[in-house]
Amino acid sequence: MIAATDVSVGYDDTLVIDGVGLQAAPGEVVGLIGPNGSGKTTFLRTMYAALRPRAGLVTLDDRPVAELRGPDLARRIAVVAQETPSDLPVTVADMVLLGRAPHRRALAAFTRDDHRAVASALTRVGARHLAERRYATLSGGEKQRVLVARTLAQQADHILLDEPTNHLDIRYQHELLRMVGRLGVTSVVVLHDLNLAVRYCTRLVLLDHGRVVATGAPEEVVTSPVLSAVYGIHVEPVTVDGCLQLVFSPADEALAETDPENEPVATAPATRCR
Ligand SMILES: Nc1ncnc2c1ncn2[C@@H]1O[C@H](COP(=O)(O)OP(=O)(O)OP(=O)(O)O)[C@@H](O)[C@H]1O
Repeated sequence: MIAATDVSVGYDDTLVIDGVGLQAAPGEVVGLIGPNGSGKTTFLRTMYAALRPRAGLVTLDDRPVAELRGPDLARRIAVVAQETPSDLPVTVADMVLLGRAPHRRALAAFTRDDHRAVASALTRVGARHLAERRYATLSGGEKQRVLVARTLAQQADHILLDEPTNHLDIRYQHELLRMVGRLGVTSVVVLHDLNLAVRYCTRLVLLDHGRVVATGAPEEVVTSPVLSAVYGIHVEPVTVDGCLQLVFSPADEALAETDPENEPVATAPATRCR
């Protein structure tokens, strides 16, 4: 279980996260959602001890994450961060092999088991055929799948993912989140796509301006009044084949108020909907 309690985080003299709490029980997939700049990445980075909170505490099975160092932390928490550019001349297989580092003794060579774990992880994300390619030459979506494979090879029991579906085509967006749910590990995942969040997360935490504005089961969080207030967009929840889906439509009045130059173009239809 990973838990954050009353966490506040800031940059310089600006507080960006203000008293936020989140708990992910074993096997849960908790979705962290919220508008641009609401603090999702900052909060996630604090959960894996990349940032130090100004107040509050993050614990892993009741032990402060700040006390865990290097391999000890990496054996417990794997991270898929937002894409960081890498021009290193490494192959995809080498990139995924890095995920095995916490499992090996200092200076020891990688074992056959390590290479098997790499092959298995690449297969699970549909990227086995890329193993010998140079990582730097992959497309954005291919890179994203490789970074997820590295996380799987790491075999940590907690996974924190920051917009992992970025760059992925629609099939892999669904496959990745379904896979995360089936891993049986404890996950916290930052998502912008609320339909994916509703479908694949067991619970959601909605941030706005660094504070939690709603938390609970997806259907309790993504209500029309809450999403209208936070995102300034109209939303209609519908049920399709037993799954909650959100249908969005722009709140034109809100746009006009905030951007007086946002006039509709007379010659082009603004929407294909009637
Ligand atoms: N290193 C930094 N130094 C100063 N301010 C920062 C830094 N990183 C983020 N911020 C600011 O903190 C706030 C929250 O940013 P953060 O990236 O956590 O939001 P987010 O919800 O993940 O946004 P997005 O959905 O756009 O990715 C923003 O106002 C951002 O400009």
